[in-house]
Amino acid sequence: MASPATSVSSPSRPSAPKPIDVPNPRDHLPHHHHLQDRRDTPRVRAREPEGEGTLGERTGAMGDATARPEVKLVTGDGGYVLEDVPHVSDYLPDLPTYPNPLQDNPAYSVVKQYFVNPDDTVCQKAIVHKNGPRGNHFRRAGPRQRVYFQSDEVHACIVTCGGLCPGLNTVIREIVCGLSDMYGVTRVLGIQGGYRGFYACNTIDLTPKSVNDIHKKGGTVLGTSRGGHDTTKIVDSIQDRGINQVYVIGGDGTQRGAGVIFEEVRRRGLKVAVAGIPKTIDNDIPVIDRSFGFDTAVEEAQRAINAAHVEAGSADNGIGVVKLMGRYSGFIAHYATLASRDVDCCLIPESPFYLEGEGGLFRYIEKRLKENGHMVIVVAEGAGQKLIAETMQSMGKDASGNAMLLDVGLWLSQKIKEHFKKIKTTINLKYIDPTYMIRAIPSNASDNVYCTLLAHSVVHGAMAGYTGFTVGQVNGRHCYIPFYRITEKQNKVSITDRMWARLLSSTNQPSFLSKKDVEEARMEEERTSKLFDGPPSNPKTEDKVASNGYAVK
Ligand SMILES: Nc1ncnc2c1ncn2[C@@H]1O[C@H](COP(=O)(O)OP(=O)(O)O)[C@@H](O)[C@H]1O
Ligand SMILES: O=P(O)(O)OC[C@H]1O[C@](O)(COP(=O)(O)O)[C@@H](O)[C@@H]1O
Ligand SMILES: [Mg+2]
Repeated sequence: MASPATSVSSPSRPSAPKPIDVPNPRDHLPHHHHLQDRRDTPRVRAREPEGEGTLGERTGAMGDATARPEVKLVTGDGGYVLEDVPHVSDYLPDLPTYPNPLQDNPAYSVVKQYFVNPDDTVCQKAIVHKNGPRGNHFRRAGPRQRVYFQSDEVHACIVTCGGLCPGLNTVIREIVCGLSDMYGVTRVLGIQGGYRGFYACNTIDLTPKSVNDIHKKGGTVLGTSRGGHDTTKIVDSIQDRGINQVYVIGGDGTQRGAGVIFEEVRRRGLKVAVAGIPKTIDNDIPVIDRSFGFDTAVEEAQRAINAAHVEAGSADNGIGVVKLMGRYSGFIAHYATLASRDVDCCLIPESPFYLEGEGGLFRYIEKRLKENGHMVIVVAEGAGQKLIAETMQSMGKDASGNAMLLDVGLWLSQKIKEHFKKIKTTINLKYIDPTYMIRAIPSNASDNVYCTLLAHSVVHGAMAGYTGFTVGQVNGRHCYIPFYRITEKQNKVSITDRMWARLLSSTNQPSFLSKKDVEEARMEEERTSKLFDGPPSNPKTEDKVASNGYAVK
C-alpha cells in the first residue's frame, strides 16, 4: 500500500482539474504512413451540444468526474467516421514512448506483420451499399510498435463485477499471462469482491503460476459483487497502490462504473489506463458480435431442454417448462431453442405474450398436445413480467439497481395447470429451472479461445496507452470501443428480423403480436438502431436512464 502514486504531473490527490485538449489521434500514433497520408486529411472533432460554447470552454468542464464523456470523432471521405477512444496522451501530452518488447519475443518473431497498422479501423456496419455512407468505425485492437508503459513500470489490477459468467477465470488468466509473456509485466493485483474490493477487501497477487489452472473452474477466483461503486474511494485506492492499468471485467453496469473511474482518473491527471472487457451471459451488450460465455451457456441449456423433452415425451400430455436466464434480453432462450429443435414455444422479454383466447398460449398448448401428445416450453426469466405484475407484487431492486424479477417459470407452470384443470384435461407438467447451472460452469473450448483473444487485445490496448475503452469483437475483428458506446443501450432480440422469424418457423408457435404490435416494434427498432449503428448520439445532450436506474452517461 501507499507506494508513490503513478500520477504523472501532480501526485497530490485529488489534483486540480486539468485542461484537456481534444487531440488528433495521429499524435500518439507511431507511424507516419497513416490517416494523414490519405488524400483526404481527416477532421477530428469532438461532439458537443450546439450553443454550448467553444472547444476550449468545454474542456474546462471535463475536469469534473461527473462530466459527460466526450465523443472523439475522426471523419473521412464517403461518410467514414472513426469513433475513437481516449488515450493517456490526450491529457498528459509529453509522455515518453518505448519500443514494444514483443518485437524481441521469439514466439512472435515469425509473425509477418505483427504490429497493427495504426490506421486500421473496424467498420461497425458490415453491409453497405454502393452509394451509402461507409459509416461508423472503431480503432482496431492489437499490438502497437511503440508502447506507453515500460514493463517494470506496469502495476496492473483486475476486478470482476456483476453476475457470474463462464470464462471469467479464462479472461483473468489470459490478462495475467498476456501481460507477462508478451510484455514482461510481473506486477498484477487481483481486486477481490468486485468494485467494493478496491476499498473494502484484500487483494491478491496474480502470477502466471497462480492462475495456471483457473480456466478450468467456473465462477471467478476474484469473487464478484453488485453495488458498492464508490468512485472516490476506488480511485483513491488506485492512486495509493500505485496502480497504472485497471482491467475491469463486467457487464453494462460494470462498464458504466469503469467509465466513471476513467473520468475521475483523467480529472486527477493520472497515467492510468482504464480498460474494460465486457461480460454478460445475457449477451445484452450492444455493438459487439457476442459476449464471452454466451456460447457455453447456450450449450449447457441444451441439457435442461433435453431433460424437459425426455420427461414430457414419457408422460401423457407431458409439458416440460424450462426457465433460462435473460433479464431484459432473451438471447439465451432464443439460441438455445434454435439449437435444440425440441422446443415448441419460446417466450422472451422482447415479445409480449398472452394466455387466454384465440392466438394465446393456452390454445397453442392444447393444439400441440392434441397433435403431438407432449410439448416443451422455454421461457426467459424476464418474459411476461408485465403480465405477472398484474397479479403479484414487484420484488424491488438489487444492490446494483437491477430489477429483481418475479419467477415467470413458477407462475407460468401454475397458470397452465389451472387452465387444464378448468377444462378438465389431465396434464403432466415438469418445471426445470437450471438458472445458475448455465452460468456457474467453466467456459467451453470456443469461449476459451475467445476469452484469450479478448484478454490479449485489451492488454495491447492498455500498453499502447489507450484508456476509457472496452475491447470487443465487431464483425469478427477486435477493436477498442468507447465506454459510453456499449452502455448507452442494451442489446435486444429483434423480433422483426430474420433470426426471430427462423425461431417462429421452427417452433411453429404463435407470434402473439398484432399488426399494430409489429409496427410499433419496427419503429422502436428503427429508432434504436439509428442510435446504435449510425453516427454516435450525443451523450452530452441525451441523458438517459439505464434499466438499473443509474443515469446513462
Ligand atoms: N451507472 C453506474 N455508475 C457506476 N457504477 C455502476 C453503475 N451501474 C452499475 N454500477 C456498478 O457496476 C457493478 C456491476 O453492476 P451490475 O449491474 O450488478 O452487473 P453487470 O456489470 O454485470 O451489469 C456494481 O458494482 C454496480 O454498483
Ligand atoms: O442472482 P444474480 O446474481 O443477481 O444474477 C441474476 C441475473 O444475472 C444475469 O445472469 C446477468 O446479469 P448481469 O449481466 O447484470 O450480471 C441475469 O440473467 C440474471 O437475472
Ligand atoms: Mg447488467
